[in-house]
Amino acid sequence: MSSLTKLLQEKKNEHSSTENSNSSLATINETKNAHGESAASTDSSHVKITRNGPTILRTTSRTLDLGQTQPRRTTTSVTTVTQIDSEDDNHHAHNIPTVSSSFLNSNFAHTASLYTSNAGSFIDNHNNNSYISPVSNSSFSNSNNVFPIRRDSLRSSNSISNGRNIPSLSSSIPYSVPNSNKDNSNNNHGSNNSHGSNNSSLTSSWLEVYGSSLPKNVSAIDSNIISSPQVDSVEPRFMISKQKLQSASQSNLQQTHGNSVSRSNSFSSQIGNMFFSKPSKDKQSSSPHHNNSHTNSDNHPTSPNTHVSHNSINGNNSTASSSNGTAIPKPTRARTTSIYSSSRQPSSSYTEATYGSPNNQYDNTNNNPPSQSIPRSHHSSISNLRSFFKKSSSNLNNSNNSNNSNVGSVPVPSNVSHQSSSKNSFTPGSYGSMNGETIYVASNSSGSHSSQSRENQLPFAKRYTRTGEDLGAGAGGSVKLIKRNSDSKIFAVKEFRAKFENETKRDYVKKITSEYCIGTTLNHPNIIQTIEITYENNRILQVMEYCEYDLFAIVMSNKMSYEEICCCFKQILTGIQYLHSIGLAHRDLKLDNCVINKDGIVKLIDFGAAVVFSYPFSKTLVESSGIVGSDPYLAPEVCIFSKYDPRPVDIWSTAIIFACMILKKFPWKIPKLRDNSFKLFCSGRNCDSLSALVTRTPEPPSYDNAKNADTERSGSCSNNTADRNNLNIGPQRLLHSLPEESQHIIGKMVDLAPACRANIDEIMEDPWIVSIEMCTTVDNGFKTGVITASDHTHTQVDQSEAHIAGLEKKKKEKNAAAAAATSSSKQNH
Ligand SMILES: Nc1ncnc2c1ncn2[C@@H]1O[C@H](COP(=O)(O)OP(=O)(O)OP(=O)(O)O)[C@@H](O)[C@H]1O
Repeated sequence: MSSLTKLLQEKKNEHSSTENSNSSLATINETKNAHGESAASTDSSHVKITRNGPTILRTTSRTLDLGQTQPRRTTTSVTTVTQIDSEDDNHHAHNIPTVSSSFLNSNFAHTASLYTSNAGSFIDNHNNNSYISPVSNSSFSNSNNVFPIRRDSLRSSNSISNGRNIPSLSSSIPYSVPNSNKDNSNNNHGSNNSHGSNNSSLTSSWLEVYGSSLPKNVSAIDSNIISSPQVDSVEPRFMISKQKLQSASQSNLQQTHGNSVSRSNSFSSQIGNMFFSKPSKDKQSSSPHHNNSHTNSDNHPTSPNTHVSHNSINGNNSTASSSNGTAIPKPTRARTTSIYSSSRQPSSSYTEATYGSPNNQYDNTNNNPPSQSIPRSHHSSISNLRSFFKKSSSNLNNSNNSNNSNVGSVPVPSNVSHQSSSKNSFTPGSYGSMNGETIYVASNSSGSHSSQSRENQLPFAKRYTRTGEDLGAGAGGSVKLIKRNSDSKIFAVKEFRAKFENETKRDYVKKITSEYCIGTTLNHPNIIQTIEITYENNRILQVMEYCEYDLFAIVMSNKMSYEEICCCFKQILTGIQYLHSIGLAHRDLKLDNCVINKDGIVKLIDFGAAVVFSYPFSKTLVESSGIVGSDPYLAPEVCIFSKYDPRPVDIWSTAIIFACMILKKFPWKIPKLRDNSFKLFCSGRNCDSLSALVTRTPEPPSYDNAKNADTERSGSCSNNTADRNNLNIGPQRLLHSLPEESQHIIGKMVDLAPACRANIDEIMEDPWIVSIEMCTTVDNGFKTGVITASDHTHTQVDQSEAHIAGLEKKKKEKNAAAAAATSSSKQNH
């Protein structure tokens, strides 16, 4: 054994001794024959694909019965795993109501059911001892009960909720994750920086409840954590001094003629401005400089309302136009308005900023150089954003190359404007330089540059016409179709929901800003392109490129060929590869959040839950917090740990998307042991604790042990050691119903342990993934065209059923017709 292997082995032994002790402490639930049979017999008798609407802490499902699975019987002795649930979960489980799915559906306005579900079965972790509680005619979750939102948790620091301090995943397993693109968490098991560090964080209340039965590195599942990522302290390197930031801005501004620098400034400030108005103070301190800081002119595209023109698919040049709509209310401060900074707010570093009057703020005629839009604070959101953009820029080329897209395209946020002006050498259709990188300035399809800028000065309502068609709605708002008057091009516009009464402005702005920031930063064929954002009549409107179909609707049509499914899957992976390469994780990947255009190009939408997990030049993983996402797609660690690496979470969700596309059903409704399907999936792995399974680390490579090497080759990870012949328990339970060639990598994507889960680069190198023919776009710098795969065409469904809203409307009509028929038959009687 080499010394390295020895070291790793020692580390592993050290860890496994911890695990063993944990296991002995954990509640063990061995379910033998009869019990296993019982469990299996109630399991998955209701296979449905559930459209989960809004994202954060929402469990209500839109239920779509697309398939049926026969109840399976487990005849062998199985070892099931136990999960220590939170009080709320237990409470919920004890009180599982026999609710009809219509009840569930009606409990969430934006998650209306498309099809009703039938029975469900539940595992109730009563006193941590699982038992089967079959509930007929009930759907799984009650949105009102399962994840009640605890506002107090929002304010709790470091995810201390209900007196319990729930550790981060990385502190519970011996790995820390550097942020390099090539970093594979599988390789990080040797690093044990924080192993066991959480032990002391367990609060007495938790210990009182569970006493000595609590494993050292296992914490309660608290379904209610919805706090934004927060950290106790901010590392000094994240605090950028005002002077540094200022000089960096100025030098950037000199380089870029103001194209990029104030942008990061502007969107955090601008959106924050919408809400954090302090008129009197602002008026007092307004200055010409400040007044101009958000000047939206051709010369100084400093506001987020100025955008670069991008070539659209199929060679149609779409021009992202600049919009001023209505003047955004005067800014006061944009503190913590960005998700980029939500976890690292040095409170002392915030400098109260003031801006000019609303009248001047978006003065289109003012040509003062944007250098005067001096960052108004050394607020870390700005510095983080700046860092993020740098990283984005440096990675974009890579990403584009690897994805064979956007050749020569703009390595800057997608809608940063590079409009020609006396001070700006960029002209449409030409190459320029920005931050030392070559950029292509797309030509303007909507006419001459001056006519575009003239149009940009028009209010939103004059530039666009609503067609009235609803595309969908969710927790974040509703999405509608609009037509751009200048060229009759169709776009989707998301009207962000209004602030909830019990929501703080800060939280509200943070949510909106995150979506906008990310939307405007990303530039990839498999990511939706944000054209502009505007504020009009107290509404925030985000204009996006329009995609003709929801992937959900296409899957629902049941018409997809296998090759088409694989193509969509690979496109989603390609989008994720791009996101992860620039330090972003989506965190709410699901069928509903993939749209597809008529050319078969899949685009990820809805970045309301996205997070930054790494910053440039930092090897530190910024863990995410909270149960964010949609139940069936949630990775198990999200339900167990308060903090986790969001990348493996995306990977898990994508595997579930694939399974849904193939099976037309969810493998389980939630990755908790009270879901019998999930419980069986976790079972049979020589381990009786879900937390132990989730905190497993990869086996170190062993050159003396041929068996291990074989196992590795066959794709089995430490968590997948279940009896391969038993198709009812363990990973095989899911994998055996998937195409054989996909089983290896999907198995690695649904590894219960995030440390063992395949990362995106590994997935993209998988022979099966490599072999998939994928439709993609190619950009020659002037036009973007589509390269279609030869082995499939993409399903196109009737527009009335192409979007979630259409499906829901149809469902309602169907229900109404059924109700009318019932009432008329009653009358006849
Ligand atoms: N660019 C687009 N083109 C076509 N349809 C879209 C587009 N963007 C959104 N939609 C439709 O609108 C729906 C809602 O959009 P989105 O997911 O952004 O809203 P949300 O309120 O954030 O939803 P969620 O509840 O999932 O968080 C999508 O499921 C999709 O059907």
